[in-house]
Amino acid sequence: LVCLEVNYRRASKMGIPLVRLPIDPLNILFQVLEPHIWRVLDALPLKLPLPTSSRYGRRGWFFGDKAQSHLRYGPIWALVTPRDIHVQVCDSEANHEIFARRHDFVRPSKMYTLLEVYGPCISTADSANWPRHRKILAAPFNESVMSFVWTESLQKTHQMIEYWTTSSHDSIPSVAKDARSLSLNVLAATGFRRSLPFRGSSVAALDTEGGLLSYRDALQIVLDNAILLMLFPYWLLEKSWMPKAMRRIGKAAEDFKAHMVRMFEEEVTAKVRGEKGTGSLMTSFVRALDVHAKDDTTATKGPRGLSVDEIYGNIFVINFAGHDTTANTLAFSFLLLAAYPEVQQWIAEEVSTVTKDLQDIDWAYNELFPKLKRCEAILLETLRLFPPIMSLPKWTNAQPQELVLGDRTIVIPPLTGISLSILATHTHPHYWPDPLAWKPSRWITVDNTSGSPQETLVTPARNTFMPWSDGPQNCLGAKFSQVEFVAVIACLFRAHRLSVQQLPEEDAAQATARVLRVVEDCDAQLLLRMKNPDRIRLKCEKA
Ligand code: HEM
Repeated sequence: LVCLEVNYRRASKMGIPLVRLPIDPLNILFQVLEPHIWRVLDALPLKLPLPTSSRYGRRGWFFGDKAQSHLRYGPIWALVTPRDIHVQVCDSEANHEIFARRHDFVRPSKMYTLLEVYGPCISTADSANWPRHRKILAAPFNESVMSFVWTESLQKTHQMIEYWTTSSHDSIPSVAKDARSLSLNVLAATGFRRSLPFRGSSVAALDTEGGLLSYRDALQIVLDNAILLMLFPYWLLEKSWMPKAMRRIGKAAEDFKAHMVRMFEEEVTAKVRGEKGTGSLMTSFVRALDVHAKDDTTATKGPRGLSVDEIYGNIFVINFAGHDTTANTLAFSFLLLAAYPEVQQWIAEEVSTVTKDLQDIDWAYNELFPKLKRCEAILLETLRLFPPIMSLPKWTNAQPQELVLGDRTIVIPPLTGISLSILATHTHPHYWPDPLAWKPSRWITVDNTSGSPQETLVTPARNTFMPWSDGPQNCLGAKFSQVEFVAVIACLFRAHRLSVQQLPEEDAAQATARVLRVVEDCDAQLLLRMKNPDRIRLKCEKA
């Protein structure tokens, strides 16, 4: 209580609305217990008279709250806990300032140390080292890789449709798992330059290669158990006294490392022989290793390039950052589209006009991707309401920082948490009319001046839409996810439609309402996700 009051006094100097919370959301013990505490409290027949501020003690409170707290307290307010002050900001211009001043509002890289499963990486690099990682990681995300992502996504969607329409089930067992499988296939093929056929969620078998799990299966198990692997080193999980399930995860993590080592050695050999290499992420990272090896680390400039451990660390983090973000967005979109068949028809019209009679294997990335605007609108509208990262944490540096909000200048104390409220900004009625409705058409404007109507994508006002973050530390994979998503949606709705399998007792309207309830029932385990997507069974049929 003393700490809480000390922080409250410190926070009062900002002159913004403050809310006391007796436990800090970053308290590790509370993070473990919190879901159980709420489960018990919510199950009580009599509701305890908890203060309204208790809602901020629920993990992922941002989702239920949307812009409500900012509508109540204004564009800036703060949660004060015994440990810290967490300032919440929802204002387009202030958002822009925070993104742009990365040395004043610092990404809390220490909070991400757990991501170092295989070595240091871009997300855990401090301010001085981050530009070095960023420069090297950005290089392979070029147009030639995007073209590969496009082709791979089309191919895998084709195979997924085949699985959905020909398997023995009368409906798709798990759209969410299939979206994960598809996204993992595209990532693994891009990272490893080895394409494996799509495997649906009902197939349990794993592929092996020379005694190791395949790259794809090892990666799948590693990502499915990422939190466990962040808490315990994988060599420990492999010990003979560990339960079998743990040893399986430990082995997958070890096999994934073995694949990375093999890829690395192949690339080094290719380089020594003067060959081109596979063109995978590893090819450009091995070039960076060369710079690192030649580097004189005693020079005042500090290290350049990437060390071997940093290469492994970054390969893991790219897969981690790129997998569930895209997969969850696909899963939300599949269910929403099934609930709104008229939007499926709207996409199909565009796909038919843009691709004419070409078969999807002949779809050229650079020609078609920029024209599929309605398909991209589905992605943007889904990310507006369901951004995988709902609030972006930053921290002020050791100096007090001024932040202008309208006609006021707020001075944020040193070493204070400051969160960019992404979802609140996306759902604030000041920036978005009818903010809670999922309406992809809001992203399209039609220009009729040239005779034939030309559709263009709306560019929202600066920093009112930022699911991929913004500024110098924005998402490296934004274009990757856009290309993959548009390819999947265009390929799927060219000739097929998704519908909801109704329960015996319900009509179409009730089935739609059930889908929307499932879509709105989310939690945040690192990222926003639906709690029970498999409660909805979809059918995929030819249009
Ligand atoms: C819908 C899909 C995606 C969303 C919404 C998304 C969102 C984000 C956000 C909000 C950040 C900033 C995190 C922070 O500052 O703490 C970020 C960073 C990052 N993302 Fe994504 N992401 C997506 C897909 C991808 C994909 C497909 C990849 C890679 C294949 C990727 C790789 C990265 C990397 C490497 C960073 C760190 C960038 C840096 O620190 O400079 N992301 N992403």
